[in-house]
Amino acid sequence: MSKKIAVGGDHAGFDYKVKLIQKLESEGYEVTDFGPFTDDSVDYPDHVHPLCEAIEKGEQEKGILICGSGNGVAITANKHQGIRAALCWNEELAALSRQHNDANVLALPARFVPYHLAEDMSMIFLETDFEGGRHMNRVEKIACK
Ligand SMILES: O=C(CO)[C@H](O)[C@H](O)[C@H](O)COP(=O)(O)O
Repeated sequence: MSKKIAVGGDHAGFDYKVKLIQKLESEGYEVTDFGPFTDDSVDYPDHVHPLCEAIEKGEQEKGILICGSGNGVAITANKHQGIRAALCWNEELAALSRQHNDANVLALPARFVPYHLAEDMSMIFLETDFEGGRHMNRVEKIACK
């Protein structure tokens, strides 16, 4: 499993992103930060689209996107055919997003979960495998023709 990970979001997720990058690098991950790089107000699509394009081009395998509610980054990411972005707010949802949905992007709501939970969800997301089987048939039908 790749130890590369893309991280991004907006100003509302900035503080969590800084802490999470430190955690991921301490765990041996090669992190690519798609910004923002300050907590000045930004428009999340400006950071979400490049991260998703990198995944679609095969430059990255998975991404973690952090904004205030998680909805903005998830809605934006899921506009990309090659992206399966899951908005998660507890550990079980983070695991299921990988096990059942083969999610390649985790969307985190920084204004609605404590940082330790965001970190725990991120590690679960990165360390949980897709179960395949019956789920593969469903995942293959997600992309609109
Ligand atoms: O997309 C969002 C709302 O669903 C994100 O939570 C943004 O972080 C949020 O909209 C930012 O709000 P702000 O008032 O501009 O800080």
